[in-house]
Amino acid sequence: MISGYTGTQIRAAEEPLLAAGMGAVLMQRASHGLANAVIRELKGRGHRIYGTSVAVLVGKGNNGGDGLFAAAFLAARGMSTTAVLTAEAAHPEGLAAFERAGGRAHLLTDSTLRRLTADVARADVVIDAVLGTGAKGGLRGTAAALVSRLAGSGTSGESLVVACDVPSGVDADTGQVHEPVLAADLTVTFGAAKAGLLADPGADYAGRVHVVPIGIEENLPLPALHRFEAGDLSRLLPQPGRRSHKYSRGVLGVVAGSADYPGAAVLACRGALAAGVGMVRYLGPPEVASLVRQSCPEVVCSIGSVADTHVQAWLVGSGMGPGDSEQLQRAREAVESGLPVIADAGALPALPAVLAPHVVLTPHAGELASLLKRLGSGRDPELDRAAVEADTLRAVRLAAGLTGATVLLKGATTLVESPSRHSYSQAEGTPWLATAGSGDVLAGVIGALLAQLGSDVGHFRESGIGPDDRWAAIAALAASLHGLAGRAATAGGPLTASRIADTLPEAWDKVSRLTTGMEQGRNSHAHPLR
Ligand SMILES: NC(=O)C1=CN([C@@H]2O[C@H](COP(=O)(O)OP(=O)(O)OC[C@H]3O[C@@H](n4cnc5c(N)ncnc54)[C@H](OP(=O)(O)O)[C@@H]3O)[C@@H](O)[C@H]2O)[C@@H](O)CC1
Ligand SMILES: Nc1ncnc2c1ncn2[C@@H]1O[C@H](COP(=O)(O)OP(=O)(O)O)[C@@H](O)[C@H]1O
Ligand SMILES: [K+]
Repeated sequence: MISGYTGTQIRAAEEPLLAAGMGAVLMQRASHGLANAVIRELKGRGHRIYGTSVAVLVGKGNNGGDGLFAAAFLAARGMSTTAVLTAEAAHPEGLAAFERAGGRAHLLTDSTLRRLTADVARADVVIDAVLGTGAKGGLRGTAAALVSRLAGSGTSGESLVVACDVPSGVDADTGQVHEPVLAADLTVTFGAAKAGLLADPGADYAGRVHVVPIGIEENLPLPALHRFEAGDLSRLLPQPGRRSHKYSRGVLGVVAGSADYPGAAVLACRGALAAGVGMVRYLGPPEVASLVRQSCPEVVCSIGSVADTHVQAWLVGSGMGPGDSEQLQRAREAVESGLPVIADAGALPALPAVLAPHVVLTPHAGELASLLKRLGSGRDPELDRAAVEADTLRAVRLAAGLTGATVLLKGATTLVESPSRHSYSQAEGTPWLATAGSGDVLAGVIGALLAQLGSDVGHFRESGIGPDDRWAAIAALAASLHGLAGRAATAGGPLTASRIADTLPEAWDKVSRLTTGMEQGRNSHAHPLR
């Protein structure tokens, strides 16, 4: 499991060590870790170290100090180093160490902007050490001009761009982005992953994320965000017992599809079957049921009522519209049943405003914006799709808080939030997953896991996940599996939603073979998050 913390939490964890006079030690650990990560990355790309050029963009605070000490270390390894000071002030000890090591520092001003931008653009490695966890807003003045010009010239495509702690302009707490931001290939972050690197849009700019332990780990509070890794899936995914039968393994009721979108019902059923449910029972219009039967002979189609259908969980809403009154009525009855429910697409606007944690809502950004509008989040009437995309963590938290439901926000990074503020971020997928029907398959996978794991409170408690938070954990497991299946299903080319379901059992099999030994130890070395 990867834990994400806000910048504020990290700073609080540093506090006792700073009070004990260990600030310089922390900075040495951080900057050493940064320099080592640069060297490892260059070696991994087959580049030599000696003679390779590195330009470090330096801010006035400790983030700049980290960059200067790291550059000093790289200069000592024979790299040709240039520091661009974006403020009159710079970390004094860091600057002295950098100059002692033979590095050259230049002050960025209106008159040096053009020349220094060209110098940075030519560097093999660019380290962005302007703003870290102490930033207020984004880059300003000449620093903003330099980064805009670099981004405009496509420099980040040629140089290796490494962000120190966070890409400058990305909010470490929320992942909000203050343009311009230099998109990094690698972010080397200190003490623990910052939540803002694990949520969109910040994650767009972070590249791969490496955590460098600096000795504050013992002081960290409960994380702001969690991310399951393969080892967690292996531990938490259900396994049938020797005496299992189809009913004990979980039955999922599916209320999905319509005359307009019959395929959504098929894809949801296929997702559920691929994710190991004991049985799927389908309720819906006869023409859709007939298609489901033809496509998935495993599914039991019935014309009974929701109340008469014996299941452990419900999936409602995929492929349904506002005119599908009979199906929407079934969706409401499923929610009233008190069983766990995954409510997707067409069901979202049709359910009561106040729900419960065992109801998992699965909007994409547009649907979440509509949901928030419908809930009359009077505090924030401007919240539209773009606003959700610009501040995904806040939006998903707002929705979980207002509805009392578990909310899963789909996207390149999938966020899941329980109403008691237990949060997950999963990003195993590939952009090829952005294809029609992909969300229907995800709904099926969530439904299947709700049916199999929903009643097993102890299973989650063993992993420190409370009863009300297990729904978010189940949704996050499903998002992770869906992403892994998507990744496995594409060899770098297009993907259909059906293929995601077809590949899912393989992805499941692969993670089931892993042990939890993959998890990061408290003092382990830097590790890639994705
Ligand atoms: N604490 C420790 O010992 C350790 C900390 N570590 C490292 O320190 C980083 C945090 O350092 P930090 O607190 O000095 O803040 P930082 O992120 O460098 O920048 C803020 C500085 O810039 C200024 N400023 C603010 N906003 C601005 C803007 N928009 N545009 C321009 N300027 C702006 C602001 O000054 P002000 O404007 O408030 O006068 C302030 O001086 C952290 O990310 C990690 O890398 C590690 O080495 C481990 C040990
Ligand atoms: N750029 C992306 N990268 C990775 N996964 C993505 C991306 N865009 C969408 N996805 C995933 O694909 C699925 C799309 O779901 P959705 O928008 O509901 O599609 P549909 O309604 O067509 O089925 C979600 O699981 C989402 O997280
Ligand atoms: K930075």
